[in-house]
Order: sequence, then C-alpha cells, then structure tokens
Amino acid sequence: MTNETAPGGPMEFRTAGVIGAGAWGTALAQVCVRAGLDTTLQAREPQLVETLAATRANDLYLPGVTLAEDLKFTADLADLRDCDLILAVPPAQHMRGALTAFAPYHRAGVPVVLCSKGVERGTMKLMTEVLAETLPDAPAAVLSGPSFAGEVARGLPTAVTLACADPVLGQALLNTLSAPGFRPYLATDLIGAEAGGALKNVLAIACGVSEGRQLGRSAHAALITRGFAEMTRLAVAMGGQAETVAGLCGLGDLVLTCSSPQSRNMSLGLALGQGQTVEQALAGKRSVAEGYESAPAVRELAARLGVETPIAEGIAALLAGEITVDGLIDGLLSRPLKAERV
Ligand SMILES: NC(=O)C1=CN([C@@H]2O[C@H](COP(=O)(O)OP(=O)(O)OC[C@H]3O[C@@H](n4cnc5c(N)ncnc54)[C@H](O)[C@@H]3O)[C@@H](O)[C@H]2O)C=CC1
Ligand SMILES: O=C(CO)COP(=O)(O)O
Repeated sequence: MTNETAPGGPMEFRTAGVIGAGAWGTALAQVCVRAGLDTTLQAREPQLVETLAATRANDLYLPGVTLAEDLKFTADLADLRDCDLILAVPPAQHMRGALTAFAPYHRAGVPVVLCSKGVERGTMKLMTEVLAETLPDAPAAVLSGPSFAGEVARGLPTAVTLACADPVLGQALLNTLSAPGFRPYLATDLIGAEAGGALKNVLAIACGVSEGRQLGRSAHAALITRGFAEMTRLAVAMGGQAETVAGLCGLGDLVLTCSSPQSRNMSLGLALGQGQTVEQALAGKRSVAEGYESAPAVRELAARLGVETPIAEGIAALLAGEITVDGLIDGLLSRPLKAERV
C-alpha cells in the first residue's frame, strides 16, 4: 500500500509487527493479513507461540478463531525490527514495559499504532505519552472504537477511529489498515481518541453493576448518557475535542461496551452487581479488564484537572473497597439536582 503524497516520497507499508498476542492483538494481526500486510504477531509467552504456529489458533486468549495461514508468530521482539509498521497491543499497564523492550529494535520513523485502552497508573499518562517517552522517534497513531476481538477476527463488519496528528501519515495508515469488513475513519485528535477508550471501560463497569442489580433499561440509558457527559468533560479538559469523543472511539465504544456481556468490563460490573466481591469477580481471569486497571488513574486525573466524573469516581471507590454497591447507587442518586449539561 502506498501514499504518493507523503512528504519525502511514497509512504509504503508492506510489513506489520503486532506486539501482544492477547485477544485484540490476535484479531488485529488477522486484520493486517486481510489488508495484505506481511504480518508477524509477537506473544510474550513462548509456549503460546509454539501453539499458535502448530494449531493456527489462540486458545489462550481468542478461542474458536482459525488464524490466517500467512500469519507469522514470534516470542522475540527482535523479529519485528524490519517491520514498516508496528501495532502496540499489550494491556495499557504493560505498554511502557513492552515499548521499552522493543526500543532497541525500533527504527526511527517507523510508526507505532497504539491499540490499547487505558491510563497508566501512577503517572496518569495516556499511551501516546508513554510512547513519546519510550520511542521518541516513532510517529504515533491511535486505533480505537467499538470492536470486540472475536467479531473482528471473524471478519464481521467493524468501524473504528484511527487518529494521527499528521494527516498524510494518517491517510496512509487508513489506506493500509482498512480491510474487508474493517473500516477505520480518520481523526487528528489523539487525546480525544485515547480519553474515550480509557474512560468507557470504567463506565462499562457501572453499566454492568446496574445490569447485575437489575436496575432496568432506564438506569442503563441514564448511565450511558451521563457517562458520555463525563467522558466529554474529561477529554476536553485533557486537551481533546468533544467532536472526537462523539465518534466511534468515544460514544460508539461506550455504547458497545455498556451493552454486551461480551465485554470483560461490563461482565466485571455484572458480577459486582450480583453480589460478588472484586476478588471473586477477578479470580482466575486471564484476560484484562482495563476499567479495573485504569479506574484509580482516571479518578486521580479527573481530580487533578478539576473535572466532575461522579460515575467513574464511584466505580473507582467501589473497586478500591471504599464503598458498597448500595453506596454507589445511593451516592449517584442523591447528588444535587442541577441543569443538564455536558
Ligand atoms: N479484546 C478486545 O475485544 C479489545 C481489546 N482492546 C484493548 O487491547 C488491549 C489488550 O487487550 P486484549 O488483547 O484483549 O488482552 P487479553 O485480555 O486477551 O490478554 C491479556 C494480555 O496481557 C498480556 N500480559 C499479561 N501479563 C503481562 C505482563 N506482565 N506484561 C505484558 N503483557 C502481559 C498477555 O500476554 C496478553 O497479551 C487492552 O488495552 C484492551 O482494552 C481494544 C479493543 C478490543
Ligand atoms: O474495547 C472493547 C470493545 O471495543 C472490548 O471491551 P472489553 O475490554 O470490556 O471486553
């Protein structure tokens, strides 16, 4: 795939390296193959690499999907050194570690598409900030939107946001990563795209709690709508644009994640709403619930920016054991009455 209008000559991406063979990394590797890219998927578990190659299936993280014949697998980040394009898909809390480990093999100018959703605990940083600190020579893009890995891997129709500050590179990436059934839309606002993806996971836990407590469809709709207001306020305070958050990477992903028990975040909330403790709800889970991981950082970030995020804050308090489910519900319903605005 080429983009002849790129400054300094054609921008050409023929090979892709995907860091992280969880459900989403595996699904995106499938997309890359469908898009015509020579693709290598890196898994951190050496045993998984053997199984992937032998069975063409990722039974650990994405069972039930047959992987493309052309997809290559490795446990060694060095094998991605010649790739024209990198997709970074570890859990958000491990993004810094993964990119730092990849740094010796990254060639200056090779773009990194950040596909994970979350805020780094402790630093309160978004993934683009983590990328800038670990691979300063990497042009950044963010891919985010309503997209369950299993559906994407099977080729079901999916639309996502692809945000890149450089519109020429963004267009080249759009052309490169679009595939049958997979339709990225271009944006230039990375912060908005990242904020949407990070916050929707926390809000999906709230929708799960509501579902688990059988609070009804009205409560569900109210949580999505007021959650969207929180998401918009926070994204704008962080420097993002409300318009971006109203797109696939914000509202779109919020609606998806809050509406299906396929979501790990919503399932976590469901379990809590049905009376399980956080420990019980997370016990034995190999897959990541990013809302659980990011909630403390989202709460801290909102407080630092002076943004009211009562739903996200309530979920952070619930997950930290500071309040009960009843306390969460009472707290939200007893807030002062006020004008409805974002
Ligand atoms: N699964 C999905 O449908 C989607 C996931 N995402 C995002 O993609 C990111 C990755 O999620 P999934 O692929 O679903 O993960 P997953 O839950 O399927 O798998 C867990 C991943 O965590 C990795 N891991 C565990 N411990 C680690 C460590 N100490 N260091 C580095 N990596 C470690 C595992 O190797 C594995 O790749 C998340 O930010 C998620 O929000 C985004 C869109 C869709
Ligand atoms: O991000 C996702 C869908 O867009 C996946 O959601 P969960 O991580 O909650 O499963």
